[in-house]
Amino acid sequence: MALHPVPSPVALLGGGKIAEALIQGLLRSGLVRPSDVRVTVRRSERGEALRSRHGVHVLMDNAQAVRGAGVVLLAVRQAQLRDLMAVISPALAPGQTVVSLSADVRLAQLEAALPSFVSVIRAMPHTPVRVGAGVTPLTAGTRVMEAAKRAVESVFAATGQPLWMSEEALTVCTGVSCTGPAYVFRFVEALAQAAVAHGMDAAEAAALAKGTLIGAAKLLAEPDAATPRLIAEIATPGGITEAGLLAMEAEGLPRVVGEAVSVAIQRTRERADANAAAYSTPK
Ligand SMILES: NC(=O)C1=CN([C@@H]2O[C@H](COP(=O)(O)OP(=O)(O)OC[C@H]3O[C@@H](n4cnc5c(N)ncnc54)[C@H](O)[C@@H]3O)[C@@H](O)[C@H]2O)C=CC1
Ligand SMILES: O=C(O)[C@@H]1CCC=N1
Repeated sequence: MALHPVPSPVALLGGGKIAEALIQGLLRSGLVRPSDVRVTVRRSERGEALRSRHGVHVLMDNAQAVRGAGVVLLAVRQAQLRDLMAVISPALAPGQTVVSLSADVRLAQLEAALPSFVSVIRAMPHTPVRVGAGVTPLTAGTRVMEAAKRAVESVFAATGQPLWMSEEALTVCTGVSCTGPAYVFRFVEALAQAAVAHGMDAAEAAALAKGTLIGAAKLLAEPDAATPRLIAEIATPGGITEAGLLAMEAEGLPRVVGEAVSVAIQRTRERADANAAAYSTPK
């Protein structure tokens, strides 16, 4: 995808883990300078850490941070989101774009909580945005202007690949791509644990498992990579890889992965329902 200029400044409200990953990805892209980024924090030590690591503008006033922002990203947890939207609403101007990164507050609640003159979009990034390798699902609210879509696309193109989809599909992504890096890291740990169980030194096992994932990911990143071919290159018919793969199937790897994905999606839906009910009662 062609990279478009990212509207400046980018305001990230809530300087936590995903906000920092996005800051790193944006700066790494070269399309955004530290002076183009505003990030808000609750604790001054956290602000100092973000300022010294990335050189970005740190603020403690969310309303001030959104004034004149090219795009506003809401990066607080669900418990703080409603209050945050109430604080910034009077400071937002017509034509501004607000993107919620929350996994568990739906567009209907976001649009009801924000002024009708702003474009509201949901994004569901994951931590690979930090290295410009994120795949970020996006879903647009009911009153989103074309310019707002392009602006948000530019943010997530600078940190990887944006993908537009329905809100229901984005909910599925919470259990797949958003959580997925954690599942893959857990698999790497399990591979290392298995090596240790066979007598390997723990540090050696960790390096071996990590190197295996990185090497495999690089093969997967090659043009035209397809998993059946990549597997067939390793698994000689009747050989040792095939024996390992058969054991994985027999032990229910697809069932285990499927269960993790289903439970995560279910948790997202339950929390979104609870938030919808809470937002329907006045504060
Ligand atoms: N961590 C991840 O991989 C992903 C997280 N998300 C979503 O992003 C949001 C944030 O998640 P994390 O970064 O993981 O959580 P986090 O807890 O690391 O970050 C939230 C930050 O917001 C700050 N904060 C809270 N209220 C504030 C306020 N009024 N003003 C300024 N700062 C405030 C907190 O001090 C904290 O540093 C959540 O809604 C989560 O669902 C979405 C995709 C991936
Ligand atoms: O685990 C969580 O609840 C958050 C939302 C998606 C990723 N991290």
